[in-house]
Amino acid sequence: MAIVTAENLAKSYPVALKDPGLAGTLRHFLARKYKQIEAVQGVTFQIAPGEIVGFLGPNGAGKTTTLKMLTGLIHPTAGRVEVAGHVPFRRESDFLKKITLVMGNKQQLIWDLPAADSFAINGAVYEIPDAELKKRIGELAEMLGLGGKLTQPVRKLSLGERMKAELLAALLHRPQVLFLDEPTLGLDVNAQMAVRDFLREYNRRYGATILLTSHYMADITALAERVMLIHQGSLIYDGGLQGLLERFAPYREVRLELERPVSREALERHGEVAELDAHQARLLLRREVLVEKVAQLLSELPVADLEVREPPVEEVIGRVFESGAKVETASSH
Ligand SMILES: Nc1ncnc2c1ncn2[C@@H]1O[C@H](COP(=O)(O)OP(=O)(O)OP(=O)(O)O)[C@@H](O)[C@H]1O
Repeated sequence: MAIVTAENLAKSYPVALKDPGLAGTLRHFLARKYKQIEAVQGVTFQIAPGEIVGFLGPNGAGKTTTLKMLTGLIHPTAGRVEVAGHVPFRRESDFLKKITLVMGNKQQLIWDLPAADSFAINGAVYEIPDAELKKRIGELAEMLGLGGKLTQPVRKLSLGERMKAELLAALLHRPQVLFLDEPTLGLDVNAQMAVRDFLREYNRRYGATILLTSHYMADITALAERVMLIHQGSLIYDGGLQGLLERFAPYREVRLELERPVSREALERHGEVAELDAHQARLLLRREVLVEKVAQLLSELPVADLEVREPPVEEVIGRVFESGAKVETASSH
């Protein structure tokens, strides 16, 4: 049974069109003209309880719009959406108790008050008994390594501490489904790792379902086994990270250490040269010829060492989005 279902979910925004100049402005007031921006164009997916899914796409692809429809902040133009047994747009209180939305670029904590005061407000909003609230704050603060920071005004916290406190506030009502939009935005590498570890542990401990977007590929590879790629409002891939590599990167990267320099032409006979200097080279070889080509490289070139790797996933995804290729909707999940 899915906990999140989206079926042909679509959203278009009307955007006002205005001719340039004063006359255009006047005309615009008299007879407004609009065009529709198709931000999300018929997206279909399901997420099972307890899954962690990475939601990836370039700027403007439709990620935030999708998350807003899943959390009921905006009404879909078409399609069906159901989350934890509710129609999100109705924003029923039972629904709001089951979900949370964290946006890395928005904050809910009150700037001049200690985070603990904001937690008390959340406790009242979600009707959490005092003793239970205290217990949950203690538990989450420990998981996040936030002890001692909660009585200082939020404005005195570092960015990483603030994000952790935001997460704590967003999870006090113990939601089953977490929608996280760039939860590590702007954080340094250590803070990113701490947030990641926390989310993994939270998922494990409470069986929570997590859908997250991030520009940091490391967040996705560390947390999500499944990724959904959205491009220009359409899902172009939904499946495992491994499957993504197989589908979009039908090649392997071969790193060579060379006993002496070889010419680029000598290497190009075997595959695409990604990098070459006096004692090292990086070649891209199609998977189906890999074994045969590696044997040739070893026999024909002064190879001191050779290593075969999968291409880095961020490079593969970067290529997919750059090429803008229309890929058939995947259903490998
Ligand atoms: N309120 C709005 N009115 C008009 N157009 C909008 C509105 N919100 C988003 N859009 C447009 O819809 C498209 C999708 O935007 P969305 O914010 O969902 O993308 P995104 O994938 O979250 O991008 P980013 O990674 O930059 O946050 C964009 O073309 C954007 O300009």
